[in-house]
Amino acid sequence: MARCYPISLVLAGRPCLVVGGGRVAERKILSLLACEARVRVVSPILTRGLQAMAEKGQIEYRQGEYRPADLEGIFLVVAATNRDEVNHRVAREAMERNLLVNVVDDPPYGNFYVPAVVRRGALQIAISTDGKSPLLARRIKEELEKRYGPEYGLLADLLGEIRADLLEQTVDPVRRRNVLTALVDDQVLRLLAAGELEQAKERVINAYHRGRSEP
Ligand SMILES: C[C@@]1(CC(=O)O)c2cc3[nH]c(cc4nc(cc5[nH]c(cc(n2)[C@H]1CCC(=O)O)[C@@](C)(CC(=O)O)[C@@H]5CCC(=O)O)C(CC(=O)O)=C4CCC(=O)O)c(CCC(=O)O)c3CC(=O)O
Ligand SMILES: NC(=O)C1=CN([C@@H]2O[C@H](COP(=O)(O)OP(=O)(O)OC[C@H]3O[C@@H](n4cnc5c(N)ncnc54)[C@H](O)[C@@H]3O)[C@@H](O)[C@H]2O)C=CC1
Repeated sequence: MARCYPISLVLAGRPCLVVGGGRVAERKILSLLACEARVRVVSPILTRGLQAMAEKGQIEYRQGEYRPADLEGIFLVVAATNRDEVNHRVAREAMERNLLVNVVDDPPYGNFYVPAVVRRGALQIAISTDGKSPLLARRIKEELEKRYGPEYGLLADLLGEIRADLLEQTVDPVRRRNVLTALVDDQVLRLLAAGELEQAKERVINAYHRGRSEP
């Protein structure tokens, strides 16, 4: 595949189809549900986990083999069966309809890969090797998980609130930019790395008030 263009896709409420109901399908479905996608699954059988989700109405399930009509009204597709020829067909028919499609066992057939992700609230760090080594992506993710703890999610949320406030109140773009830059200085990051969340927050809030009240 050519060099990939990374994006953060909003899936809330969007119909997404997963073809196949095995272990890999289950992992992909969990990450789709975490983004509030509307998930439909088509497969002759489901893992126990997926069965439970279907019974609770968290996912829509059609028991059976894939057929092209399954793509109707769909925004994004994951071809996750254990049969190459089925996955290839799903990819081809999805691409004919200009859909987003991920193929779990033969990446170049689809048009997107799923990266490994470190999630910290609104902050997400995605690692992709353009399909070359999922295991390397996973290893790097594990390193980053140690380096960027849950406090970064809290910081991202706090900065989001402050920024929204600033965008509403400060018209001068240069001034706005200066305040935003002052919020995330080295000291704030050092405090966070040391687990001093409260002190880091205080520093951010002080920098904000100082920046806003300066002439
Ligand atoms: C191309 C891609 C397609 C896609 O988008 O699915 C793909 C393809 C394949 N994966 C395979 C195997 C494994 N995949 C993992 C794990 C993950 N795989 C993920 C993504 C991707 N995997 C996409 C590329 C991402 C990139 O650009 O780097 C992660 C990051 C995200 C996720 O899937 O949610 C998730 C990390 C989970 C986490 O966050 O920890 C592990 C390790 C493990 O399970 O621990 C193994 C076993 C070790 C190994 O083989 O390396 C095989 C061979 C299958 C076989 O042997 O039959 C293929 C097929 C092939 O490459 O041909
Ligand atoms: N992308 C990734 O991260 C990884 C990909 N893989 C690859 O993913 C594939 C799937 O792996 P698993 O989930 O472990 O396999 P699995 O054997 O557990 O599940 C396969 C599923 O596909 C369904 N299926 C078969 N034919 C179908 C059809 N015509 N229509 C609809 N559903 C159909 C089966 O009912 C079953 O639910 C394998 O080819 C494997 O090589 C494996 C590990 C990681």
